[in-house]
Amino acid sequence: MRDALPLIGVTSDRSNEAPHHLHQVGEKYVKSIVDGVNGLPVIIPALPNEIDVEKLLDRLDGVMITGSYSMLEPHHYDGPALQPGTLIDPARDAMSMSLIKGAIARKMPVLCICRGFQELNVVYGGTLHQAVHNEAGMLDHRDDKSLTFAEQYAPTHDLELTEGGLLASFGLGQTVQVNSIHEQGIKDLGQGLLIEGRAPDGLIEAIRLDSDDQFCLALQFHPEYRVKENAFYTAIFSAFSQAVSAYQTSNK
Ligand SMILES: N[C@@H](CCC(=O)NCCCC(=O)O)C(=O)O
Repeated sequence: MRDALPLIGVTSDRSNEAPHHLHQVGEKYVKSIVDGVNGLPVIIPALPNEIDVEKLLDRLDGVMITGSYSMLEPHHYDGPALQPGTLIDPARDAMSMSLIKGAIARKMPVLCICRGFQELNVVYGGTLHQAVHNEAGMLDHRDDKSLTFAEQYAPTHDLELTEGGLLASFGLGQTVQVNSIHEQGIKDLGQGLLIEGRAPDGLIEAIRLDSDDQFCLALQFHPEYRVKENAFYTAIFSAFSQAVSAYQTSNK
């Protein structure tokens, strides 16, 4: 049906609330699909061994790879062991990276946010700093848990956009302001990825796949937060929405 709303897969995390395992995603992600894409969000359980990703992608028009407080396991990028007790989510790791590979292979639009940004980089052979704030000359990009939710997700630092890039093409200036809720960050950029923006300390915070016919944009910050109240975030989701509509039309 050509006028059907697009179905957008949204990743979830597998958490242990003994004796249960829950598959959950933050409301702002699924709400941003409604508000920013005019689509229908479909929450994807982190069941990499049970779900046939290809059969799932056959039913979708786009994918959002969400953020999460858990850390990508370092064996995916030959990184050093994490601090004992660090929150990990192996099922989420496997599901996200499988979705990214599968979606890209069929040129399905992909929007990656925060942890999803880091996962995309690792899928393309990149590596991560595990604690950016411990690196010489780098800012502390973590959120201040003593602040309110709104304060934590308010814009906190500049993002210098790459001249001639997709984000710069939105016409909102060469420098915009974004929020920051992350401990890890890109160390080495993956192959075939282009830099779309950097934080004031030079940390890469926006990337996209170097392709003329594949929308794959990844952001270390959180444009899904109150997407309609921030012109830059709105423009990001509008670009995603346009790509999803084009994909939906060409695949029906
Ligand atoms: N755990 C990684 C990724 C950070 C991240 O995704 N933060 C957002 C968590 C809460 C939310 O979904 O808004 C890191 O710390 O770098």
